[in-house]
Amino acid sequence: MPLPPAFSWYQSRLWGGRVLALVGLLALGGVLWGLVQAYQSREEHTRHQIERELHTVNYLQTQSLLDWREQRLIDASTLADDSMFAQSASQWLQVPGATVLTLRIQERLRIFQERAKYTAVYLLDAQGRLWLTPHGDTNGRLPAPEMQALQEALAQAIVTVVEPRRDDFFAFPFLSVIVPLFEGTEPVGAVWLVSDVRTNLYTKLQTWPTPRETAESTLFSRHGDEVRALSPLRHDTNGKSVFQLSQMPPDDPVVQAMAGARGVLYGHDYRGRAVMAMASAVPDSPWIMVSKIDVAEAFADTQLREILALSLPVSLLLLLAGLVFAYVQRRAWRRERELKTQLQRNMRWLEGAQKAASVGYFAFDLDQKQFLMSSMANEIFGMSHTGVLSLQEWMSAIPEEDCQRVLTIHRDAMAQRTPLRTQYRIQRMDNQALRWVEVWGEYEVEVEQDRVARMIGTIQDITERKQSEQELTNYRTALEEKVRLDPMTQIPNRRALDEHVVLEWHRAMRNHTPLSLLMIDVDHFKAYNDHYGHVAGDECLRQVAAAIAACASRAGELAARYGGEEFSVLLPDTDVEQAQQSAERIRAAVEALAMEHADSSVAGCVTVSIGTTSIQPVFTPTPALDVCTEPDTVPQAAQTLFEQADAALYQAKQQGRNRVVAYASTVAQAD
Ligand SMILES: Nc1nc2c(ncn2[C@@H]2O[C@H](COP(=O)(O)OP(=O)(O)OP(=O)(O)O)[C@@H](O)[C@H]2O)c(=O)[nH]1
Repeated sequence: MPLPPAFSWYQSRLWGGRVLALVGLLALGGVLWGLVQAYQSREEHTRHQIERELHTVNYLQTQSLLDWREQRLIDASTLADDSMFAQSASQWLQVPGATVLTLRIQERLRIFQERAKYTAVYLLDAQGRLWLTPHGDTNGRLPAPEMQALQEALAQAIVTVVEPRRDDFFAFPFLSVIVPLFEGTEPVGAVWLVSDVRTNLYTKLQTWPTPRETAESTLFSRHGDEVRALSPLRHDTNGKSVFQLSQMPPDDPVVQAMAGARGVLYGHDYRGRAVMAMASAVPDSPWIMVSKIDVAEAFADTQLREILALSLPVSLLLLLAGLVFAYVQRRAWRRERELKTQLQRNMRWLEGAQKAASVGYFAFDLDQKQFLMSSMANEIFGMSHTGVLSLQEWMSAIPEEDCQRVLTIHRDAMAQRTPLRTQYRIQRMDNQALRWVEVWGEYEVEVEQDRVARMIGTIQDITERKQSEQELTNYRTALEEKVRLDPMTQIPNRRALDEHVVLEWHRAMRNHTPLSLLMIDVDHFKAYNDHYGHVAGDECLRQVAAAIAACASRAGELAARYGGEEFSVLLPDTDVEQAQQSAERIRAAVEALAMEHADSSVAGCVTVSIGTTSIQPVFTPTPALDVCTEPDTVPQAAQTLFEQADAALYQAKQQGRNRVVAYASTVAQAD
């Protein structure tokens, strides 16, 4: 079956929307993939950059340290090569206390100390005993490591360095340079040059070429299981400088460096922070230079840059998504507005049509027991409040005498789930006026729970229609009465008589009762007309008719004008005797009118002759005899009544008029 055009259009739009959404998702995925790739590439690039920075810093720090050391050795070599000073020192050491020589040596030591910026300078003999400083005499002996260096220096005739260390000798960490003094080839003593490494060396290490919060370069050396930090740790507030290797985390870059690792190392430092570090050995020393920086700080800038870099495409994407969303929203909003306008217009039309037809609609909620009413339904009920009508309010609007009937109709329709079609009266709430309404309703069934949930329907004010119908009924009744009334005498006519005969014939047949008929004729009426004129003749007939009708006042009795000056009276449940009596009463009543009839051969007044008959109708299987399909057609059997009464009337005329004659057989069997 071909799809309706609207459905095809909807389907194509649906597919179009799906394809668009798929393309959008793919594009978004591509952009995200590109961003991730770019981010990873940038991160890798930054990593290499920081590694290069660490490498450079470590190299510069090491170089600076070497330069400083080299300078110390050069200075020391200058002193070692000063033979004059060596000679003076030799002489003085042989005879300590010679004042002139003392001053000269002290002056030389002082100049040397100031120029080379040593913390302390001592002249000592070949046995390691301290004798002189630039400022005066001294005593004491070289500490053990320096003593060993002195022996090496004197043995090998070279300047010897003792690496930075701590000792009770000084209150600060120091580096010692032992300068051997020779007179010729004879060792005479040495000069002990002491540098406070805090002011000379550490400052070089603490200087980081780029501004970094967490960066630090530290010199470490290993002694068995011990690792000593030769320079202070930047972030260690406890001043701790000696660590047990076995107690340090294995991924600490210092531990890795002590195990022989060199280059870029990753791990966690003594603070437990993730760091990236560069480890390298300081040439001609047991020192390991470790320069490190926190990973978080190292990549913070990168991340910031990346965020800034990402923010542009993300902002663009968000902007784009926002625009698309705004566009879709705008379309939806416009569509909604269109639909609203359409709906409002349709509602206006509906309201208008309902108003024109006086039709409102409602929904009755069985759970809430209330009606939701349209404005026209409100209007019909004359409600002051709008929208909701409770069950109680609805019931009180129905006249008490109608209420039970209306409720039963509703209940039956709901029980049988059949459409509701009913009419009932309501009393308007505003002016108490009685109005007729017609209600058409359908019961809505909730299939899952198999119960009636609500009734939806229309309500129409049909008061005017009802009034028209009533008027029509009244008119029809009046018309029908008129059709059965003789206009002149104002008593029933022949048609009414025939219908009545049919009814009473069947009733008598059912009840097994006799049925009698009187045929009445005014005597010498032609003569009356001729004598008094037709107008007087009419008036005479009217008075005779009234007199006859007055005598046939029992229930079921009917006096009718049979035609011309002839009248009939039908007497149900009346036997022949009773019929005779009734006929006599009528005859006497007419005579009692005492209307002058000058040309009558019977009496001086108007008289009537009456023929009576009485029949007991019985059922006969011959349909033609007593079955009447046409209500106004006298059954053939009933015709006998008229024939017999007519025959009796004829007899009455023959016998001299102004008399009652019964049909020869008093009880005739209809055959
Ligand atoms: N004024 C008047 N006369 C009528 C009316 N209908 C019938 N007639 C007259 O009634 C008369 C009936 O006359 P007949 O049938 O000859 O009978 P009769 O003169 O009454 O004689 P008997 O019946 O033998 O006594 C006629 O002259 C009719 O014109 C009517 O409505 N008004």
